[in-house]
Amino acid sequence: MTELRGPLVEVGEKTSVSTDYGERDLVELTIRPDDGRAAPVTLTLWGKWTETAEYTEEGMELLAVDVEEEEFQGEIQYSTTGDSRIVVEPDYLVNVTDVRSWVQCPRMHYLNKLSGVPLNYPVIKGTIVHEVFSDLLRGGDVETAIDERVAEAGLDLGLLDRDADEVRADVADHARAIDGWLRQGTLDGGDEWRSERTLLSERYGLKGRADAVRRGSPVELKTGKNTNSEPRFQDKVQVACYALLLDEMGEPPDTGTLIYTKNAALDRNEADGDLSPAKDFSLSDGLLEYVLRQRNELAAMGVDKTVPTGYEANATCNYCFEQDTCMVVSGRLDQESKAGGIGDPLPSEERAYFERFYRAIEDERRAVHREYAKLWTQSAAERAAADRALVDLEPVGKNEVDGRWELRARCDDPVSKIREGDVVLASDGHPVRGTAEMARVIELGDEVVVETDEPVELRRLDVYPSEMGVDGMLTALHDAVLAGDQERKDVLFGRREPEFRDVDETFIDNNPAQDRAVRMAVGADDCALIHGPPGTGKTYTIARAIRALVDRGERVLLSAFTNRAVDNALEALEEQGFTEFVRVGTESGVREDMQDHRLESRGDPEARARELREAPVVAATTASCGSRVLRETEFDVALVDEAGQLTEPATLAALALADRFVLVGDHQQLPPVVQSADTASDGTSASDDSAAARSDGGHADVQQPIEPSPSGGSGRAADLSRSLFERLADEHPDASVLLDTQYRMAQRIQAYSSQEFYDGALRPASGAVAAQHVSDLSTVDADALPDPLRNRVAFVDPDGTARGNTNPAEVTAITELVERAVEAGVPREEIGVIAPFRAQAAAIRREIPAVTVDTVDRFQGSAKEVVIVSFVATGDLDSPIFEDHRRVNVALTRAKKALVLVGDENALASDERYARMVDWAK
Ligand SMILES: Nc1ncnc2c1ncn2[C@@H]1O[C@H](COP(=O)(O)OP(=O)(O)OP(=O)(O)O)[C@@H](O)[C@H]1O
Repeated sequence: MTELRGPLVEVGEKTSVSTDYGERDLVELTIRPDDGRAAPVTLTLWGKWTETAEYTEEGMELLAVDVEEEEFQGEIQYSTTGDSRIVVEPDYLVNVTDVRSWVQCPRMHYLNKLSGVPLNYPVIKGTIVHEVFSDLLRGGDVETAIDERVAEAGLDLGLLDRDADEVRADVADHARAIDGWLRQGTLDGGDEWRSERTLLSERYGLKGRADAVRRGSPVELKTGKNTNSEPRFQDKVQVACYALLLDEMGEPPDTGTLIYTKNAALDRNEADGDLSPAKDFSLSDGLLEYVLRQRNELAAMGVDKTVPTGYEANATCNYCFEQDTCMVVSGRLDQESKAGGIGDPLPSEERAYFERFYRAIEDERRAVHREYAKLWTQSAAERAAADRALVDLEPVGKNEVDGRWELRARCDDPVSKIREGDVVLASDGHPVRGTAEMARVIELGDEVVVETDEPVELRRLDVYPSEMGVDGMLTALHDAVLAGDQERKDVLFGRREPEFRDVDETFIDNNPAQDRAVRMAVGADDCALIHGPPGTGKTYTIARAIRALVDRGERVLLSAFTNRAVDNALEALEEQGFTEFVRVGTESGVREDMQDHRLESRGDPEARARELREAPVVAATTASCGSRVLRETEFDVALVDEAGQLTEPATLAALALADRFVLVGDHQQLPPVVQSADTASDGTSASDDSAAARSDGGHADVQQPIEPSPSGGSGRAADLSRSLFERLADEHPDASVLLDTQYRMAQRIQAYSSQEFYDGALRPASGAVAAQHVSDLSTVDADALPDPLRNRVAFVDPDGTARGNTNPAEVTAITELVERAVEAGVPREEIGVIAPFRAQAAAIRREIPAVTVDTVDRFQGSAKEVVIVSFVATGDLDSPIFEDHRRVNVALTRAKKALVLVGDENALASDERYARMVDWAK
């Protein structure tokens, strides 16, 4: 038996032939094995596997496991047998829950993707019961587990107007039954239970989290009732997927179990049927192959396919939670659906918009999936080199704390994208082939500490990609376009010019542009755009605008791409004496000084919900705006900072929650991070530093960084690369105000940026700002300063040669310059070095400890007294920093008093824009 893997070259038609076993279907495929390197061969699919031909096409990747090889007329041919399995696009990891919903109702699968998980009681109760189940499996006490888990859900329950006592009683019915069975051994298995297991399959392209595994067999908990002796079909499908996942780990189970907890609460005298809660069923090959084929269809399904209507499956709409959403989507998109439709069809421009972004977002999803595949296609060393893993950890201890495990390991080189608070994969050496657990990073340093549900030998940590970002964009698209109010969308769709009421009040008396910005924010009937170049007081203006809005009785949502920007704006509010805000975010995402304002989800439901509903200002990242909690809240105005870095759908997540909006940003600085558009092919570029880097450590609720795809910039990706801020600023210049006075840079430093990016409009706030010089720093001995620092801007050409992503001569020149600057009295913490590649940044960092050395993405939003930029490139300008001029704008505007450019003059002079830069700097 053989395994074949490679791209499909041709997909034949289904035919039937008479065989010894009767009439049988077959399809011939042509595939290039050995990942496309070998000559094409024919693979004949027999029986049910012929379905594969219905959804596959040329170019798709196919894996055929255990196929038979035979020689036919001098040619080697392959065919499926009873043991074979076919996997379409194996690198695309399909979620187990998606296979389940696809089988249950294809339309529900589509809706779930589109509209996110809404806040409703059955879902929340189900989550609580599952958590209690896990606690019990880990040996917890039932009453404590119920109290704890209900308390944790306080905010959700409060928003649903539920009373904690009632919920406890409700959950207790389920939980006590589970506890009873566990004690009596009804669910026998003794100590061989494992709760919540994250499973990834490289072979079958599946991922999921099993509720429990008992003696190697998957167990799934359902909070509903089922009085038939057999489990429900879709539930079996889900369990069968987990079985495939376990199969790959060398533990092929033959039975699956479903536990219907509600059965325990039914009265024997009144209910008919089989009231036993736990139902075992046999995992036949036929079932496993069926679920694999469903999985294949999902993996192959392009987004251009028509939207499922619900008639395809024998779905029953009556009890479906998704019925309302289903009808709204049908009505708005003018689709057929079994449940019927609500609302008028969207105007054509909105529909075109919806479809364009839907596809662009699905392309992003594909890019995330390519990142999952790297967990096994890249070696440990490659993952480490791309900063996506910490490898060669030395386990030093583990403790059980409250039913969870704290694992510790020694780590020689804790440098990677992984940050404290992140959820990562912890493994005993390989994240897929070894034993792996989801882990939260508690501490990163020479010793790494993580927390997991189950213990694992801690030898490696991997960045775990997340689809949360794409899911969030789809939800926002749904909320804003399909569910959103018509009038609110007029400006978004160019049907009306934004309108403003007159506001006769002076808010900021020393800066007319800022004052005008606040007046526009306050007077906007629809939207206002505040364009703030570097150091022009965006944050200050935002705080002032929020206060002015609150004074007028408006409820404000403050949002931004990164946690850092959200917390900075709150800090500015505090400085201006305003503290009536609530911060929504994870504990690790929110900065220390804002923790007191953080909305706890734990606690009394009514109190928690009131805090959120009544706060005049609520602050959260745009990623959190798509959470089910914030989607339950409403605002008069959404004010969004860093709007130039947000994709249009990501911006919509905040706008969908409010009547009006104010966007603040600068489209001449870093654009949105779009994975599917990125053309750079090496994982060490600056551009792939992206989302996590910019979110400043608090990106537990922001999508994880992923590597650029090789697909090249597509038109769809281009839609995402342009922020809504930029689009509206172009379409409605009258709704936009430019903050033109900067408080950061010496005049000499701002000159180039002002000319190149802001039509020369930028001016220093005062003579003191304009004339500042390094020698103004009290610790500096002016006579001891190295030459380049005597001027405010200097250019140094160390005559180096780029070697890959580093330039050793630039490393040496910069090291020397920094050392001499420090000797002359410049504090190390006031020096910043910016490099286009992580490799160059790492090389410099090794030479000059205690100085911030980073890529442009990590520097956006911060400033230093002295900044040195290393350009690396020699010969040509093939480097990510030059792919987008805006990256250079960010690099050149971080310095306050002195800016030194270190690069190859000839290479830079090959591009007009950089030739002007060199002329200016010299
Ligand atoms: N109208 C003003 N009067 C006095 N100081 C101001 C004014 N506006 C801004 N500043 C000061 O200028 C500095 C920069 O302002 P702020 O931090 O708001 O800039 P920013 O535009 O948010 O910066 P970035 O480019 O980093 O986003 C701060 O120290 C702030 O207090």
